[in-house]
Amino acid sequence: MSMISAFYGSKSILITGATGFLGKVLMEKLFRTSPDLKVIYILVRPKAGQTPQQRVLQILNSKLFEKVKEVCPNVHKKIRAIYADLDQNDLAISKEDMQELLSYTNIIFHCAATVRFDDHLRHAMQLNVSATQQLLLMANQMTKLEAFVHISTAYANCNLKYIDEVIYSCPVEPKKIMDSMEWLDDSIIEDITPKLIGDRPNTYIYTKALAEMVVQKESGNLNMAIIRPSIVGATWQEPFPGWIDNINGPTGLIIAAGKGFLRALRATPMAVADLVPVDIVVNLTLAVGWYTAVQRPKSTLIYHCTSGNINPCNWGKMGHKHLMCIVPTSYLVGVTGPWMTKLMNRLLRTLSMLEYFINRSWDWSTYNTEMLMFELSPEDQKLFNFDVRHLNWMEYIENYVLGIKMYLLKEDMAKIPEAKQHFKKLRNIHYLFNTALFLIVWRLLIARSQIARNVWFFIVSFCYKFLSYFRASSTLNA
Ligand SMILES: CCCCCCCCCCCCCCCC(=O)SCCNC(=O)CCNC(=O)[C@H](O)C(C)(C)COP(=O)(O)OP(=O)(O)OC[C@H]1O[C@@H](n2cnc3c(N)ncnc32)[C@H](O)[C@@H]1OP(=O)(O)O
Ligand SMILES: NC(=O)C1=CN([C@@H]2O[C@H](COP(=O)(O)OP(=O)(O)OC[C@H]3O[C@@H](n4cnc5c(N)ncnc54)[C@H](OP(=O)(O)O)[C@@H]3O)[C@@H](O)[C@H]2O)C=CC1
Repeated sequence: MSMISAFYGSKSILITGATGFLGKVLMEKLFRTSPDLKVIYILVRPKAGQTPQQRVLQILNSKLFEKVKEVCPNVHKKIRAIYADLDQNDLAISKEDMQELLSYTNIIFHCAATVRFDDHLRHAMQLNVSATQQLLLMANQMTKLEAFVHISTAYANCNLKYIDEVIYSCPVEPKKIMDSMEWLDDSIIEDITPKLIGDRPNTYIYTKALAEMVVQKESGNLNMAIIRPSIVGATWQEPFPGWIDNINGPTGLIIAAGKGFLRALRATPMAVADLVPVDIVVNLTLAVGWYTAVQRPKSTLIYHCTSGNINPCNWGKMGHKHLMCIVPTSYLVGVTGPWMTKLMNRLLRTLSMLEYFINRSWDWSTYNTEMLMFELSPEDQKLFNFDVRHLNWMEYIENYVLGIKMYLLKEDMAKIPEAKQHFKKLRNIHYLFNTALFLIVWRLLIARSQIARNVWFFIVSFCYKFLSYFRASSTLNA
């Protein structure tokens, strides 16, 4: 019997961000491997006209949960959607719900966050820092709490080249910034944001780093752990390969490349594309929850969930898989036209936000993650596999792209040959356009410059000589 499955089998678990990409896969795996668990409390806000309960039903009716329904037919009775809004100071949880959470929660997985790179600092502070603080406050009052797992990001300290599994501090204390958010108005906050975030690239990364400081300061006697994933991608294996349902990270660009809107991208081809499949992140998260509760390490352990140092893939390889050109210096979007200007402007804006991450490489230590792997029984090493050494990138990316088509774009897979044909057509138009452009420029140059004319005659006579030599030697051989 798996020790990890048995451990969660009797627990009441609280998940924030359960309606998000990572949260859904986490819930799915928990139910599939520990169908006997008591309850999963999820903090949900109403969205797009749906109540929290309706949102849960929609998630349970999705393809992702098909296997769960087989092993845990009463899954809908085991999810308790609790109305909450992490944008509110008290998280807007009712008194009764709060009482229930404080009395019964055994494990917390805190996944909720704003992952927008350009969020206003006030909002990013509220969601990523203040809500984390509030949750820690709640956790400190929970009588049955065994472990609190906080999801951070491997890029929280991307201002450093080598990143260890420790908490680094930011120059200004999170409390001071939280206090100042209460009285500064939006425009002043905007003015001081670049100074505050310093050498971190955006408010998301900055506030995730501050959240770690809050965890360090306010975790009290809790059994606490932090997980830092790099760029989280589609599932590798579980519950099936290629599952993805949002356009964050590389996914949006893969779509843009696949649809032919994006032909080239300014990236460092050899820079490491530090992707980790979401099922790997989830397996590590569950293993960490178990280890933290059972072994109770003396201090907060940080676990890097990265791939670059173990099984690296680079942006050049990824771009090649998408028939896209990763160029070090030019920044070119191939198919243009006035009717596409708006779309292109948005794409360029997105690219400018992601550029920072595709032109650099980082070195993350993974001592704690490796230590944990050895602590697992052979059965758990298989069932909760977070070893990326055996991941075949080309196969993974192929499934990722197919997954985008199937689960995100909901396209008809029977139309793949047609789509390939369309892609080929766009590529040919692109080549034709470039050739025509080259010929026009060249023609203009020849007309105006003696040097260009000399180069042209040299090339033509060289080609002629080469052809004559080739013809003569093939006649002799015959
Ligand atoms: C081919 C191989 C090479 C790939 C090479 C990729 C490198 C990829 C490195 C990632 C590195 C992460 C490293 C930190 C990893 C974490 O720790 S966290 C998770 C990552 N978080 C994210 O990825 C969030 C990034 N996204 C954002 O911050 C915002 O969407 C943006 C980029 C600032 C755009 O904001 P906005 O202009 O207000 O636009 P928004 O309303 O969000 O969307 C507008 C349009 O842009 C599109 N869009 C939004 N995001 C994207 C996107 N990522 N891509 C494309 N289109 C997008 C939407 O589809 C939308 O279209 P419509 O719905 O209007 O048709
Ligand atoms: N995706 C990635 O590449 C990486 C992600 N991470 C971290 O992993 C965690 C999960 O990310 P991911 O799943 O990708 O993100 P998503 O954007 O998919 O999910 C975010 C979750 O947070 C919830 N949330 C946001 N605002 C509120 C609010 N005001 N009240 C209640 N809930 C709210 C969302 O709920 P709702 O559905 O209502 O919007 C959603 O469930 C985050 O902490 C992120 O920093 C770390 C590294 C990489």
